[in-house]
Amino acid sequence: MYKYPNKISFFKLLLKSSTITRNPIPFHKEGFDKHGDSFAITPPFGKTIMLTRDAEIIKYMLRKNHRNYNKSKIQTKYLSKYVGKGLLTASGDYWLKQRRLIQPAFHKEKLQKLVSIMEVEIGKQLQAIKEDKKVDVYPIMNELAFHVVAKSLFNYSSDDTTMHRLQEIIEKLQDFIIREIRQPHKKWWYQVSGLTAKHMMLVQESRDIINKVIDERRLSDKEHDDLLDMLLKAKYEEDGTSMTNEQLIDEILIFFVAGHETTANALTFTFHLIAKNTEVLQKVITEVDAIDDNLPPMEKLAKLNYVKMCVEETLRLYPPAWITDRVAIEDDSFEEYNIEKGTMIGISFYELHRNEKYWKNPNDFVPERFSEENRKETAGHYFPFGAGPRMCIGNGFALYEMMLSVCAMLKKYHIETDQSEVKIAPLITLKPIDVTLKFTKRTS
Ligand code: HEM
Repeated sequence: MYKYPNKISFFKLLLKSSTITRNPIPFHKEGFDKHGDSFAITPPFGKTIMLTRDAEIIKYMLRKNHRNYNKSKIQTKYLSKYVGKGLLTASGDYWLKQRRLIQPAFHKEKLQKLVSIMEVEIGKQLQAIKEDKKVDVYPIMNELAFHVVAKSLFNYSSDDTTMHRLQEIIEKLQDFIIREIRQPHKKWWYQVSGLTAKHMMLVQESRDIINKVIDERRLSDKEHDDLLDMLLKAKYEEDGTSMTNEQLIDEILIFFVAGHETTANALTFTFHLIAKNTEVLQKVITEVDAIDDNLPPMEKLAKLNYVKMCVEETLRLYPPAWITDRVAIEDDSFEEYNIEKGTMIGISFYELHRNEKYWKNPNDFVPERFSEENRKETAGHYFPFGAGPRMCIGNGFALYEMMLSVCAMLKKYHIETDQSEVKIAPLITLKPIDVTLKFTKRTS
């Protein structure tokens, strides 16, 4: 007999479906508050869906028994239609082979080379900020995060217009993927109206752009010290071969998709929270002011302890990858539950990170939770980058990028906000809405 956590009526869910599609977080919260840290929904046709904010279940599915839990079709099939079969969307043996090959490019010593590229790009992006008036922060962070990934991949020259076209295409594709996933009933219309075909042409155009960059690089004998150099040099253990252009394009598109919007969201939330909490802001300013501008970026990063705590606390309150899913491959039992093969499990990192069972005053912004003395307490229930073998490969990259951005920004500008709350849109990633800040040049 299968045994699930408390079940929510499917018909009640159906009645609220349009509100839930717009923002599922209040529905999730209500379900958890009423039924406990996990609850289930059984549609009349189809397998049970389970939602959880229980740290033990999450660790069991993502780490201990991860072999029994695959990503759902939303993450693999639908996403890969547009962005190819890279690490995020691949599964099984192929995923493992690619992860083994690519992982070394993200090791700390390799990131050392990338942080210099990152720092220069961040400095350049900050120059575009309009001073002394309220500005919308997200577009600035979106631009910054795109170009940091693009520069880290291709260390291209700044007059390269093809990168702007690539950015435009990737953003259009991401918007369309969201539309397809959120409004599956309109899929037929997207086909008939030619929208799907139009986006498939954009996919081809983006692949052609990247293909050209790879071909040029294969002919070049210069060292670029970027991710593309590392990916081109990486050799499969089994036979010493390296990736084909098609494989490289898949992985590169995934880095753009997985690494640009997530970081842009996180940076926007970080600046909002720091500006709102003036004591925190003061501590950050004291820390960044003590850092010598001429230090190599890796040495700066080692000194940015409080900035790191602020970024980590932001990722707790607003995890950009706010939810993930898994599907049980075989029947399974955990604690009091017996789960049927095919059950889909929604893992809400957003709710886990605000679960009162694990966090004191969970809705407050308290960077000190991540201090050297306290951080051990957070380890078992803090997963902004996921957990287990499919944990984010870019977590170090993202943390360094965010810490260097906070440092550069607050050395240059004083930031102010008059917003007490931030509005959120939980799409594929958790997006901030209409976050504004006033930037004033600091005088030394
Ligand atoms: C704040 C920024 C970021 C957050 C919050 C984040 C979060 C995550 C999470 C939660 C996962 C695991 C998903 C799952 O298990 O279902 C993941 C996977 C992944 N992320 Fe990130 N990520 C960030 C930045 C980046 C960056 C900068 C890159 C690359 C440059 C990147 C590349 C990837 C890739 C390739 C995967 C798939 C890994 C695999 O399955 O082997 N991410 N990310």
